Amino acid sequence: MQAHLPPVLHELRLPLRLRLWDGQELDLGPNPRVTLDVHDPTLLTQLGRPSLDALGSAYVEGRFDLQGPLSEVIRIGDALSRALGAENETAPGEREEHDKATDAAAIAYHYDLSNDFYALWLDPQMVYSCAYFPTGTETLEQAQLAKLRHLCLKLRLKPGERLLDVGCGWGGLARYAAREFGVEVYGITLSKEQLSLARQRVEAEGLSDRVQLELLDYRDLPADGRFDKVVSVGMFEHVGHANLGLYFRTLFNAVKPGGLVLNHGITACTTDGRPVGRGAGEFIGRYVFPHGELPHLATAIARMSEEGLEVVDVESLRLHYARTLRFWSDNLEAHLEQAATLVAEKSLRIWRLYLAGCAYGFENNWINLHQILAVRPRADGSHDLPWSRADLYG
Ligand SMILES: C[S@@+](CC[C@H](N)C(=O)[O-])C[C@H]1O[C@@H](n2cnc3c(N)ncnc32)[C@H](O)[C@@H]1O
Repeated sequence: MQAHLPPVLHELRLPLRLRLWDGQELDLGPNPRVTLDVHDPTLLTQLGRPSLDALGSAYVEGRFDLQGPLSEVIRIGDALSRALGAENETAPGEREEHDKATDAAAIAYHYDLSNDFYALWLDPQMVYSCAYFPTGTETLEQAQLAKLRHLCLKLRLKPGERLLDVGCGWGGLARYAAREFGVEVYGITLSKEQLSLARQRVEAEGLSDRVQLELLDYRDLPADGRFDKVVSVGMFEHVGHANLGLYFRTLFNAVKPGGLVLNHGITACTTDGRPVGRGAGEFIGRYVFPHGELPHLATAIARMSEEGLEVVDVESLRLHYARTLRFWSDNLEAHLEQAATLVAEKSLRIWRLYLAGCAYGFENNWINLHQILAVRPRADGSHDLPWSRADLYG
């Protein structure tokens, strides 16, 4: 059987064992930590030139099974694809048209999967975005609460203000801001499952008079400047390059003159949209976030500025997202049996790879996460931000 394996595989000395369909075992290096149970003989040839997309797809389609720590699996997969010539493409990635129907279907595919499944591995508030670790020692739950507080402080929320939360998920931020900062929140999502659970939680916490959540596309938001503050967390990844101007114009039109807009989202590390991660991005687009697109920070800031938003503060939280994803991935790995009762086997395979793979991607600087704070200046150029950031850390 060794004859079928590309010889270079042995030179890499990877801690990987292949267990073949006929029971043979083949170690590619000393002390294997990961075993691939290979069901499909053609996989061996494919291992000779593996992109992370091809390897991930083969796993999702059940051509092999995995045993071993998933972080190690991803590291070995990357080492294989790096050594065996799966190059990052140099051409800019495909830019897509985004219409409401396509986006609604893409959102339903990901977020309507199963509330119980997400609850297995997210924090108790079910915040589905990068957490904030002020000292690096926090638990996931503490770090998500710290993130919610960080956002509210950056928005300088005051009791009685009206906050728009674009892409509110399961309502964690909306409930926190209403409870802890006394604001009125209007949140929108495109996911029916999220909305249903988010509304139940608002009701259960007695916040129905201050938190209103709706199923609404951001393109249908009112443009009358009725909100004091606008926040969007982990949502603009779904907007697409073609609609970034429209998106930021919508946020500009929703906030009152002098008001603040805070956009928290994943950003690309290349300015020209070139794929990174030797196929990892293609895998994410195919199985995890169809029609997702990541703009570079410079692109996001350019589009915001063109739409009249003045960028006043930017913070990178790349390693915070790596840590968040490690928590999510470890949580899911610790609950695999239960997860298998909640979602189809194929979905479980996808989400396992996605969480562990994205943790690796953030750690390795393939992607970043930025909080971008902007103001809609009044006609005379003024706004109400304090003179320094001292209030954030007091
Ligand atoms: C990654 S989740 C983040 C949820 C929440 N902000 C959080 O931090 O937990 C992305 C959210 O954006 C919403 N979303 C995506 N596209 C949208 C659109 N076109 N209009 C409104 N909401 C959208 C999804 O429904 C989902 O609630």
